[in-house]
Amino acid sequence: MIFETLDTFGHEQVVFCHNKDAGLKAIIAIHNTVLGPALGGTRMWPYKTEADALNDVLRLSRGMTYKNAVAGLNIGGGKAVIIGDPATDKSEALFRAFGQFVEALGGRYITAEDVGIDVNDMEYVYRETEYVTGVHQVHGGSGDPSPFTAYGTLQGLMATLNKRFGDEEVGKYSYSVQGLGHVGMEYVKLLKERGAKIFVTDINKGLVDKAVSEYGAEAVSLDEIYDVPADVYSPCALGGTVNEQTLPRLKAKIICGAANNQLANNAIGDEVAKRGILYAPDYAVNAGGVMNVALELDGYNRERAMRMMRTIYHNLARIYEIAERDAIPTYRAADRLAEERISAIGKLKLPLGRSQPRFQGRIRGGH
Ligand SMILES: NC(=O)C1=CN([C@@H]2O[C@H](COP(=O)(O)OP(=O)(O)OC[C@H]3O[C@@H](n4cnc5c(N)ncnc54)[C@H](O)[C@@H]3O)[C@@H](O)[C@H]2O)C=CC1
Ligand SMILES: O=C(O)CCC(=O)C(=O)O
Repeated sequence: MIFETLDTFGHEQVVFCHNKDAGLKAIIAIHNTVLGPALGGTRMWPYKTEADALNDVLRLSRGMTYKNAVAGLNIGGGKAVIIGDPATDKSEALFRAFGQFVEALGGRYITAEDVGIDVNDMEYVYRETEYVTGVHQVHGGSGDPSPFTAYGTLQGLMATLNKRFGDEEVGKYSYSVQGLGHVGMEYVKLLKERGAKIFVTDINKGLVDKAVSEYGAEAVSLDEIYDVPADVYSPCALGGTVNEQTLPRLKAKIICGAANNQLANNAIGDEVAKRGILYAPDYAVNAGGVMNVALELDGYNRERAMRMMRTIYHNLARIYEIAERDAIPTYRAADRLAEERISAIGKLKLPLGRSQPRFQGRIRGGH
């Protein structure tokens, strides 16, 4: 049954990690390493079932392969999930035990932050393995990738506004932002700086209050976010929120946000296109974070990171061109772009070492 699923998704390797004393139950999924070592963040979430955790890590890691390919990076796709509640279950032992499993993979998988994880957690992982990015600046790392993800999302948004409305004046339009975590709050800030009208929601009331008081956003309930009269729906929480129930309620002309796996399934992606809603493929839009952490492999440089963020605009424009040229929904166009690159580069004999992580500029032993 599991191998059948791996066959469908196309994974190379899935590792179940367990340490009773540390309370660790984690799954690392390496989807594809044709372009280079698999890079993708670790999510900590209180999954209801182990099957939910497995399904999430398989979908997320596959998404990383496509994200990294479209982003033009020399890296493959992977992801990890830790089963647990980030509010109550974190400990040094948990993250160090996890770090030991990452280390055991010898660089085939390189981790970073995702939902529920912050740069302090990565500090513990870094004590056990070199194969972690998004580590603190004091170690020569790039720190929290989220502000870069938010800035990259803004670049993707501008390309999408241009395609749909013929201009990219962010402040002219209204937005419904779902999720005000590390990325969502920063994205709201960027929208506000450009004068936009913003509706927000989050399960964490403190974050909603902050968005209202600091950025003048209008708070709506968790369910109302699908009904508000916003031009752009921006999912910045968990995946699957564009589905059969929510799509008929959306008034937006654009879906563009930072969340991974926004479409519940491909059929929904087809339906989005039929309704004339322009979907900005999630993994093309939210690549800012991985671009930023990937630079740690060669030696982190902020200027270079900011230049890379701006390529997201052009990646989106290219995807819209392919969608129009081939008369396909945008999510399929993005997949096509990724698959063509993986296939073309996979046929080259890359000199060994080009795609190997070198972690230049990082400082060990300074814990
Ligand atoms: N952090 C990063 O650099 C990147 C994040 N992403 C994706 O962006 C999304 C957000 O990531 P982060 O901000 O890092 O996570 P986070 O954990 O900091 O924030 C997620 C927020 O969503 C809220 N939330 C959860 N379920 C919700 C619901 N049903 N309705 C409203 N709010 C809800 C949570 O309360 C939390 O405030 C995730 O899908 C993540 O995979 C993608 C690329 C990079
Ligand atoms: O931005 C990160 O934390 C690393 C990449 C990643 O996990 C993602 O893009 O979802």
